[in-house]
Amino acid sequence: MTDPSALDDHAFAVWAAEQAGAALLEVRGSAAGSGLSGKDLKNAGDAAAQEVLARVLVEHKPDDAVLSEEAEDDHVRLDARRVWIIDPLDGTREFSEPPRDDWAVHVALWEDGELVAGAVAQPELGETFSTAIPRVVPPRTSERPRIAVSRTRPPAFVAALAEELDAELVPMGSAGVKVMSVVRDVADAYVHAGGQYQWDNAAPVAVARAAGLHCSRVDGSPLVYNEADTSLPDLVVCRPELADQILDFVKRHGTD
Ligand SMILES: Nc1ncnc2c1ncn2[C@@H]1O[C@H](COP(=O)(O)O)[C@@H](OP(=O)(O)O)[C@H]1O
Ligand SMILES: [Mg+2]
Repeated sequence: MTDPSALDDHAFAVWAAEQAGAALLEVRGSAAGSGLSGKDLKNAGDAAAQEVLARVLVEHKPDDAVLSEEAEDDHVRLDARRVWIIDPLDGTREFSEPPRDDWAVHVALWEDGELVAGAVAQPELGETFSTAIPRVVPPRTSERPRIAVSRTRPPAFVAALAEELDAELVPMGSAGVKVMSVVRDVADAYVHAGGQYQWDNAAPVAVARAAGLHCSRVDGSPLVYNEADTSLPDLVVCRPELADQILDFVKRHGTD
C-alpha cells in the first residue's frame, strides 16, 4: 500500500491525480447502468474528483493552500508559500461523452513563485504524465507541424497561423490532453487564446516544462501562477523550434 505521506511532491501529485482518476472511471462506469448522462454526468464527475482531491490534500498536505476549479477561491493562498493548483476534471464536456478519452485530472504544486511539481492523469489511457519522471519528447514524426486546438472553442486566429506554418489542426478536448499531445508527439504545438484559468494549464505546463517544451503566454511573456486573478486566458506550448514562428505570427497578427 502506498503511504502518501512518505511521497515527495512529484510522486504525491501523481498519486493524488490517479486517485481522482479512479473515482472518475467509476462514475463513468456506473453512469451507463444508472442512466446518468449530459450535465448530470459532468456534475457527478466534477463532484467526485473534487471530493477525492480535497480529502487527500487536507489529510496529507494540511499546511498547504489549494486553488481548485471546483471550490471557492480562498485568498489565504495569496500569502501561502505552497499552493496546490488543481483541476479535478479537465475536459468535462468530453468526460460526459463516452467513450471519448480526451479528459484529464490536473494536480500542480506552486511554491515560492514557481510551479515545482505537476501531474496530468489521463485515466482512459491508463497514463499519468508528471514531473516525477520527466518525459523525453520523442523525435518529431510529422513533417507538417500539427497544432492541437480546442474541439469546441478553437480560437479563430489559429486557422490563419496553421495556414502560414503549413500546419494541420488537431482538435481535441481538455487543455491537459492537448499539452500532453505535444509531450507525446501526437501534436507539435498547442495554441490557445480567448479564455482559460490557472487550473486549466498549471499542471500541464509543469509537465511540459520538465519535458523541455516551450511554454509561454501568446505574447511570449511568462505564465504566472497563483495570481489573485484566476484567469490565464492564453498560452503556447510547443516544440522549442516552433516557438519563434508562432510568437512572431501573434506579434504581427494578434489573436482577434
Ligand atoms: N474561452 C474559454 N473561456 C473559459 N474557459 C475555457 C475557454 N476555452 C477553454 N476553456 C477551458 O479550458 C479547458 C479546456 O477546454 P477545451 O477542451 O475547449 O480546450 C476546459 O476546462 P474544463 O473542462 O475544466 O471546464 C474549458 O472550460
Ligand atoms: Mg479545466
